[in-house]
Amino acid sequence: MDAFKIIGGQPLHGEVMISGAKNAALPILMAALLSKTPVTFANVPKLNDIETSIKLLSQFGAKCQWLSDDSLLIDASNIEHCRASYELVKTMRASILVLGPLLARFGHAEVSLPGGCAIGARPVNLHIQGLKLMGADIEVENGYIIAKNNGRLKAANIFMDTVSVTGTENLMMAAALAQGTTVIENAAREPEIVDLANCLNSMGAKVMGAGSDTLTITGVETLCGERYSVMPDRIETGTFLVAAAATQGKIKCLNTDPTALEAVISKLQEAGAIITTGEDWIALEMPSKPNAVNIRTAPHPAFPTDMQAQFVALNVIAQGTATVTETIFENRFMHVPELQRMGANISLEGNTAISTGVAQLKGAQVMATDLRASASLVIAGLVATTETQVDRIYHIDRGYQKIEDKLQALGANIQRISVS
Ligand SMILES: CC(=O)N[C@H]1[C@@H](OP(=O)(O)OP(=O)(O)OC[C@H]2O[C@@H](n3ccc(=O)[nH]c3=O)[C@H](O)[C@@H]2O)O[C@H](CO)[C@@H](O)[C@@H]1O
Ligand SMILES: C=C(OP(=O)(O)O)C(=O)O
Repeated sequence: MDAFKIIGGQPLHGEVMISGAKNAALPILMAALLSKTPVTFANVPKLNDIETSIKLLSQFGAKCQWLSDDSLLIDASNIEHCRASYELVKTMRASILVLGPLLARFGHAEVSLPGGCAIGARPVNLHIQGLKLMGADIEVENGYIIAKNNGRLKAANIFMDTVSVTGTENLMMAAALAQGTTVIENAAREPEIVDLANCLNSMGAKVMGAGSDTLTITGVETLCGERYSVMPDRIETGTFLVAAAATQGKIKCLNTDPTALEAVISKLQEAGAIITTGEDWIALEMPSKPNAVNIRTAPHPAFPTDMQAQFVALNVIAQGTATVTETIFENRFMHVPELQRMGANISLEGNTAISTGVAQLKGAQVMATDLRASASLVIAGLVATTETQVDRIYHIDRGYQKIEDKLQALGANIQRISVS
């Protein structure tokens, strides 16, 4: 198993190229299942979750081929099976995103229930309810969602009780091929939703309202794709910005989109960072020790839960006391006990972490428990003056492309090591 060995204390300096967004690429690759013609996707990040998606699509009979480092061709013109097995779904919850496209195009899908994960129970009831409203017959048998439909799905008016990102995406993809006009209310407004809608529209879909809480989707009979470029990863960008702020460095993130990071940029400015932006770049300089900032996660455009752990790492070395409240997932503070092991003064009260910054973190052997918790431990390791070992970094490999190479290029002392 791989681990990171980090010797902190070096301010990050330089430029870093941001990869395509994991959370946009995953639904977009699954959208290839809706297309009768091959589609080429550009700016696809090289991540374990993308490799899992390729395995999943290949199991169905789709042909997937890397054309260059970041461009991937998917030909789903001939699909032989519509079953997403537990073996793959258990390694990547976003596998649930094949449900809508398979059902809409082939009238049949069998997808393993993803089950809970480290950060919460994460049910998929809204995905299932929405598809049922579109006329699908859905049962859960032996841990699998078995969905069937005779002919095309039918348009429906769907109100989502809870704002769900992949729920909205699944229903949007299903509605793209349904008969009539579907309206999804209380839809997620994340930039990745807008990216998926743009991708679907480039394939001939009629999706309106993406980025607002009401989506109007007029179904078409067929979709045919050509080429689509995935948006930059706002969470990877935010992670590098926080790492630079925590180490009091100066970096410039290239190939990114500042408009997708407004809540994060605003909190970094509150922490004392000097931030400048251009059309596709964000530069950050942290001239002095950061100030601790209060955070409350909520659906976009509010502060993203996927940046919560990184800001907790920033707060534990910042000046002052602050609270971080997690409102999306019920168990997303697994980094807290690990940060305590590094000397952080932090405690948990329900869904709020309260910290008072310490002068210095001490390196320790810590365990990554989920993707963003891993990122927060790496940030803590970059600040600690003695050696930190972050174990179980397979979590970070799901969502960050070559993070150690990018950090090394910014001057960090971080090595991937193999541990038994
Ligand atoms: C691949 C991907 O894009 N993952 C992102 C996506 O996850 P994901 O789409 O799984 O998260 P959701 O937006 O669905 O979850 C939001 C909340 O809704 C609840 N819920 C969701 C669906 C449902 O059917 N029933 C239900 O109760 C969840 O348990 C959670 O409490 O959005 C999350 C919230 O921004 C991010 O942290 C993840 O990085
Ligand atoms: C929680 C995340 O991803 P996933 O939904 O794929 O688990 C994440 O990207 O932080």
